[in-house]
Amino acid sequence: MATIVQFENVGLRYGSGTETLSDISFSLQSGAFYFLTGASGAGKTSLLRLMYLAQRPSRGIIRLFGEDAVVLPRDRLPGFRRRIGVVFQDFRLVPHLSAWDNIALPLHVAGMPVAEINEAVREMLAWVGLADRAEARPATLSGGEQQRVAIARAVIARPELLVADEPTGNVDPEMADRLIHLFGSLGKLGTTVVVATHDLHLLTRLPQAQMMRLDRGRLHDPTGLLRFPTAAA
Ligand SMILES: Nc1ncnc2c1ncn2[C@@H]1O[C@H](COP(=O)(O)OP(=O)(O)OP(=O)(O)O)[C@@H](O)[C@H]1O
Repeated sequence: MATIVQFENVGLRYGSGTETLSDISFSLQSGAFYFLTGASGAGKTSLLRLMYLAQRPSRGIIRLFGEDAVVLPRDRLPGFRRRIGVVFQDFRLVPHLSAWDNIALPLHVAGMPVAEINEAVREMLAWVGLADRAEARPATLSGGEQQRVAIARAVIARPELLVADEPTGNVDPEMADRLIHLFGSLGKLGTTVVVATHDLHLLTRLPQAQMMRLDRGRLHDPTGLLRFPTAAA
């Protein structure tokens, strides 16, 4: 199994305060599913932002898809980001585009033929239970509906890495189950999935999931499964 994400002794400090994340080391394998848990303020969003290259670490090494992501030249960032699907905590849908067009966006960027895009978007809208809301603009959708559009947009291009920040925070338990199984099924396509959540019930829904827990900026890995072999090992 290939290593998709590798952190080695990563630290993150905002401004001149104490470190928000300290000594973070782990590796994530292709096609595997990880839950990231921890109390509010523990650093989950910060860790995800490092993973999808929205934030540079203050120290340490981050490798993505086998390459050093910290020293990546700026012109290579868009290419890397296209390989990563992100479900943002605040959705970040394009306000003037319909649900359909928001979901289609990554496929247009990838240059997929329109007929294939239409088929994929139709299927994805049905998957997230929004077939009858295709033409709606984000402002006319409920929080839970916007969240489902954001999820559909993040997964439609079958990214190699999917990073989701509280992706079920606005939906009812039945939809949360459905969405988490959609995420779980992405592993079969080779996608590595990382889902940050407060929802302890969700953690019981996917037996194959591995747990990462942040406690005040430090990563706990009681099973040892997230440890990567060191040069000496
Ligand atoms: N851009 C920023 N500048 C300064 N401090 C920040 C910034 N972003 C986050 N922080 C601080 O870093 C700490 C961790 O925040 P983060 O959002 O990563 O936690 P979290 O575990 O995702 O919390 P929640 O579950 O509430 O979303 C908090 O103390 C927060 O105030």
